[in-house]
Amino acid sequence: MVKICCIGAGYVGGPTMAVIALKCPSVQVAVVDIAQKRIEAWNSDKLPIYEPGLDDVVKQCRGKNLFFSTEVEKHVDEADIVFVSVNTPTKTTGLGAGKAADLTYWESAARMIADVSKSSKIVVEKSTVPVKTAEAIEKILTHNSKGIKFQILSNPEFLAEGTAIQDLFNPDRVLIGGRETPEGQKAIKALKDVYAQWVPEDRILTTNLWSAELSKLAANAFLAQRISSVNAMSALCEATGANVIEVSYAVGKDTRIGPKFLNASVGFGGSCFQKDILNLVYICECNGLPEVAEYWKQVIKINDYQKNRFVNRVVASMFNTVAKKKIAILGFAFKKDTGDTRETPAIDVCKGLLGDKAELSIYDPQVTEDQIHKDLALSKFDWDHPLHLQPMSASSITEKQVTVVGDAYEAAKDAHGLCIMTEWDEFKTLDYKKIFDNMQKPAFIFDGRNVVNVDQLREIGFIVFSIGKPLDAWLKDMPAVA
Ligand SMILES: NC(=O)C1=CN([C@@H]2O[C@H](COP(=O)(O)OP(=O)(O)OC[C@H]3O[C@@H](n4cnc5c(N)ncnc54)[C@H](O)[C@@H]3O)[C@@H](O)[C@H]2O)C=CC1
Ligand SMILES: O=C(O)[C@H]1O[C@H](OP(=O)(O)OP(=O)(O)OC[C@H]2O[C@@H](n3ccc(=O)[nH]c3=O)[C@H](O)[C@@H]2O)[C@H](O)[C@@H](O)[C@@H]1O
Repeated sequence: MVKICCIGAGYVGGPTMAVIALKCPSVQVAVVDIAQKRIEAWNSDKLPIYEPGLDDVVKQCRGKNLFFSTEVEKHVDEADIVFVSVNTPTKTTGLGAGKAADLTYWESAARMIADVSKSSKIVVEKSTVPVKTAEAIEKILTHNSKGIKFQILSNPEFLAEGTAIQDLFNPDRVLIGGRETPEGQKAIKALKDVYAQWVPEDRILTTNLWSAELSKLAANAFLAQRISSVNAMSALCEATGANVIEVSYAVGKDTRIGPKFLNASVGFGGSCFQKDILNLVYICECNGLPEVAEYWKQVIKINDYQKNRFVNRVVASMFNTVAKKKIAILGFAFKKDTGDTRETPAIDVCKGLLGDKAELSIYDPQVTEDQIHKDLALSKFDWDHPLHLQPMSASSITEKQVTVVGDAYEAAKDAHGLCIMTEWDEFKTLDYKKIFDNMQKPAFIFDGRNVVNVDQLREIGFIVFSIGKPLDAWLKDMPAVA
């Protein structure tokens, strides 16, 4: 029986290994982590992450060929294939601070593998890492290995949160990079055999190590670039009276461009786009390619611009001040169908409004009160470390100015304005007449996700701002400078 161990029971390690266990009953899978609470949650009825379809997959395999454990060293030693899916945050201090990937957790996992292994293993990079990381990992493993042979593979993950199970069941492609030696090719085949149990052969791509590592960064950069492109257009739409929904539909009809990933928004969030592009920028700079670095940096700059622009719209529309005004925030997760708040644009928007002394009432169907307070208190990039290394409690400032409530109507009661930060389906079907009746007047809605029907809301009496749509006369009179 092939034994797999995955180091890192997070958003990638947990779902990916659960699906491997489900699709490969003859493979034994152990997912290990240093965060005891996370492992306890994986072994309980309330999994540590919300992901549609995940509960069902875990229930089918847990205790049979899928195990969650804190016995990291034991399971690593027993495994034939070790996936490493640990955090790869952006460095906050030292060389490359604010851009380069911090490989502390990766390096400590590699050193541990070398220390505890008593038999040869395939070590798989599942985390997103800078191109050439495999070379560094190889050095760590071979220098400490006491003669044991390790083959390094790069097998980046392309799942998106909210659709992780679907993406894993039916991936566009699985990418495996390895050394071009006979041993490297043998290792590639061993991993390919695992995926081939449910993924059609023509979707399993094999490349050299560096192509696989770079393809992951490139894919995320291309995806984020599309969003920044459409978001840049959204600003021009507002200035000219064009409608970004119509523009992106027309543009996406060109089969060379395609219709997906062209939704204008308050900005992209999530744990990876920003981190991976910053990392790409740093790699370009280190390779003497400042023009290429500058090109990709612009994707991040437009994203920051879009979030600032949104805050400025809110403040400018409400007579240039939101001090002591109640603002309802609907949605805090970085996208719908996840409870994940890492780099959610809601954090920047809330911080911007808090900076202008607003009082916020926040509702999200999947994010806990504690998480929201923590997110608003954390410094940039601090969130991307194992849970036990993150600051424990929220600052008192956010607790005074922020309340977290249990539904959208409560959030909006007596509010001056309402901001939609996440495209949760339930926000499309709220009783906006009831909300309007209970709000201060004039009542404002700022839709950061283009989910509401602008005409209907204007008929009710709201002043509405919706990203990239023709502006209300009110907003034209109150211009916002980003
Ligand atoms: N979240 C996503 O949708 C995707 C993430 N990725 C990449 O996958 C990697 C992991 O991301 P997530 O799963 O989101 O992170 P996560 O933070 O949810 O999970 C990482 C886990 O690794 C554990 N860990 C850290 N160091 C450890 C060590 N030495 N030994 C044992 N456990 C250790 C942490 O406690 C944590 O539970 C990152 O490189 C990310 O860029 C790639 C594709 C999608
Ligand atoms: O490396 C990763 O972590 C993953 O990053 C993204 O997945 P994810 O961040 O989970 O979610 P996306 O669906 O890509 O959304 C990212 C952000 O972009 C926003 N977005 C997305 C699409 C769009 O048209 N407009 C838009 O604003 C979303 O609301 C969200 O805030 C990629 O889609 C995955 O392929 C990749 O594996």
